[in-house]
Order: sequence, then C-alpha cells, then structure tokens
Amino acid sequence: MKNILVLHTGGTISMHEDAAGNVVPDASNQNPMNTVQNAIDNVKLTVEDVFNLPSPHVTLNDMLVLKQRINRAFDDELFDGVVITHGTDTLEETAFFLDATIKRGKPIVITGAMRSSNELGNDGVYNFLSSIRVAASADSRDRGVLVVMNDEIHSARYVTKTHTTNVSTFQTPTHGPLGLLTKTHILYFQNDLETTHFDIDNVTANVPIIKAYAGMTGDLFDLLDCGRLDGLVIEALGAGNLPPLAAHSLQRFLDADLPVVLVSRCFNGIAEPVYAYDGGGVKLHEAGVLFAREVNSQKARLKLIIALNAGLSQKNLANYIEK
Ligand SMILES: NC(=O)C[C@H](N)C(=O)O
Repeated sequence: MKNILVLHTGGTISMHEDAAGNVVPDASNQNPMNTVQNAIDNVKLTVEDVFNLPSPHVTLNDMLVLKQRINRAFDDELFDGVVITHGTDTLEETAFFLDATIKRGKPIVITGAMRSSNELGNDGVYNFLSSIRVAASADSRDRGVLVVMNDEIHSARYVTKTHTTNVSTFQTPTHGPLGLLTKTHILYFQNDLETTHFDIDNVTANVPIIKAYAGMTGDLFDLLDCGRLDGLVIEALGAGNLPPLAAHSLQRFLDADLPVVLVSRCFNGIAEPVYAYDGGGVKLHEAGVLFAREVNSQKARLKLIIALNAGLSQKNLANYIEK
C-alpha cells in the first residue's frame, strides 16, 4: 500500500463552468476528484486543501508554504509521494520553485487541467489519476518535481505552458518529455539533470522581467530605480543579444552590483555569449551580465530570487545562475 499526500491548491481542475459559460472556482477543491480513490488499488490518499486559488493569484509565499508542507510530510515519513493540483497558468513556476528548493527523493508530482470539471472532455480527473499513478511508482524517485498532464511526464526545469487552451499545452521544447503513461505502464525515456537545491525560508526580492524588442532603447531601463531592485531578468533576442542602447543602459545596474540575468525570448534553446558586436552576448557577458541556462525568464527570475534568499556570495550566485 502506497500513501500519497494530495495537496489541492485550486486552478481550473477545481473549477466549473456556470450557466453563462464562464469558468469560476468551486467552493471546494475536491468535488470531482473524490471519485479517483475508487479507481486505484494499493494507494491510500490523504487529501488537504492547502489553497483554493486561481493560479494567477499564487504568490512566492504560497510556494514557500507548499514547500514547507512537503518537507514536513517527508520528514514524518508518513508518505511515499506527493501530488499537487494547481492552476496551469503559473504551474511551471511552482514546479520549478519546488524543484529548486526540495532535495530529490520521493516523487513530487504536479498537475492541473485545461477544462473545468463540468465541461465536455474535461481532463482534470484523468490528469489527477495519472499523477497518482506516477507518484506511486518507484521509478519516479530521484527525478525532481514532475509535471504530469495529458499522458506525459515532464521535468520541472524546462517544461512550459505553450498553448492557451489545448490539453497538450505542457511541453519541454529542449528535449521532450521525460516519460509517458499508457493504460498499464509508466515509461521513462530519459533522466533530467540533478539540480542544486536551496532550502530557503524567505522569498523576499524585487526582481522584474523585461522583454527586449527591435529598436529597444534605454528608456524603459532608465525608469527603474536601482535602490528598489534586487536584480533584473532580461528576455534578450536570439542567442542572447540586445539592441545597443538597451545594452548600454544596463551598466548602471551592474555598477550598483545588482545581478542582471539574461535568457532568450526564443521559445527553444539556451542563451549563450556568441556575438561580439555592440550589444551582443559576448559584450554583455564581459560586462557582467549572467546567462541563465533555464529556457524562460519566469524560471530564471525564480532562480535569482532563490539565490538571493540563500544568501549566496556574488561568485557563488553567478555559478549557480550559469550552471
Ligand atoms: N487551466 C488553468 O488552470 C488556468 C487557470 N486560469 C489557472 O491557472 O488557474
């Protein structure tokens, strides 16, 4: 018998469509998902409603609460795995945060739905059942936080929401899913890289994300007050380049010792210093801009906030961000 802790947090998986066709939260997270316990043998579910939030309402403090609850569950040795239900809009951020702050070991799976509980073809109960199967599987140990949706298993580090409404929205652009589920099997095809984890207790840091575009100048950067920032994440162009005027205006933040972290605005691939023209990645890197290996800016931002709250020195912070 496997004991799985279920932590509901809200999202479309816990919502329904009203008479006007609008999707709205239910009073409780649990309604349709209660049926799942009858569909699985050898698994005992312990269910907690941690929050009932649309995921655009989820904050970093909420992620911290989830992290602390999961650590307690594993410290008490009462559970063999954890399943979290979550809205899909920020699911990848919560998954990444938990992956970067909890030591690998017992399975932690996060899932959601694109269609609410009473919509035709709703995917919530099915994704929930799939997640329980993955969390109860010994093969899912030591793989970091897993995102299970639509018969696929993705790693928290690179998975991203790629479609506004499609049930196959969660994709890993760099290398595809880690594995998949069939009716009877859970198959893993690849392992994800081990990530360093920092067991932080705070998430206070002011780190905005700024997206680059053709013809960008320094105007937007000039509006920012260095004294109110703890760092900056930039979604740069291509392999990691900026228009010259935008690049020059970063010097002010670097001179103030604020970490400036760069990713690409491209959907796939990793930013790296390749071009040595004015504003090119080589020049940015030489000036002290850090190139994050995460694909997207929302994860690079979390990584920087985690690094800042872990109290890393400038050198260790740079190593962690660029690893
Ligand atoms: N499919 C979803 O769950 C989207 C919803 N807006 C949420 O993130 O809460």
